[in-house]
Amino acid sequence: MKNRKRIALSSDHAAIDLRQTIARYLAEQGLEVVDIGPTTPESTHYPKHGEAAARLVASNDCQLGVILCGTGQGIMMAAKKVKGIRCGVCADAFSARMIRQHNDANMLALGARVVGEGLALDIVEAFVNADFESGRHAVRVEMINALEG
Ligand SMILES: O=C(CO)[C@H](O)[C@H](O)COP(=O)(O)O
Repeated sequence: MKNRKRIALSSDHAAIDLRQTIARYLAEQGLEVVDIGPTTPESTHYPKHGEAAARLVASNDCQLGVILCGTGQGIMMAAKKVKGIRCGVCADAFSARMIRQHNDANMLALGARVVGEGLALDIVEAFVNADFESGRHAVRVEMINALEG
């Protein structure tokens, strides 16, 4: 695993265990992890956790982010409201690699009620190890960015 990225992590209550497993896994790979919680199991609201991680990525304090909720969908929707965030929900490693290589995604969303631990770690590994290919994809990503106004 390439060791040059700082990774922001957050979740809601539905994904605390999986998020902590991912945090340990990334740290074991030598990556710097900024895990902003939550750490307690009380019911909470995924938009604020998605936004908090997205702000770390948008400010380049972290280069990538991994965010989780029950499905990954709600926290992804919240994160994408932050300018500069390109985030996809993935339930397979191929898509996770491609959103880096073709879409220059800077955040990955996972559903803890959708994927098991082994698959989730495969997805995260694919995401953090892939790089944007630029070339023909760069103009398309610029078109996405231009939609932000
Ligand atoms: O997946 C999610 C958002 O997309 C949330 O994790 C889910 O809606 C939380 O549900 P509950 O409050 O019933 O635990």
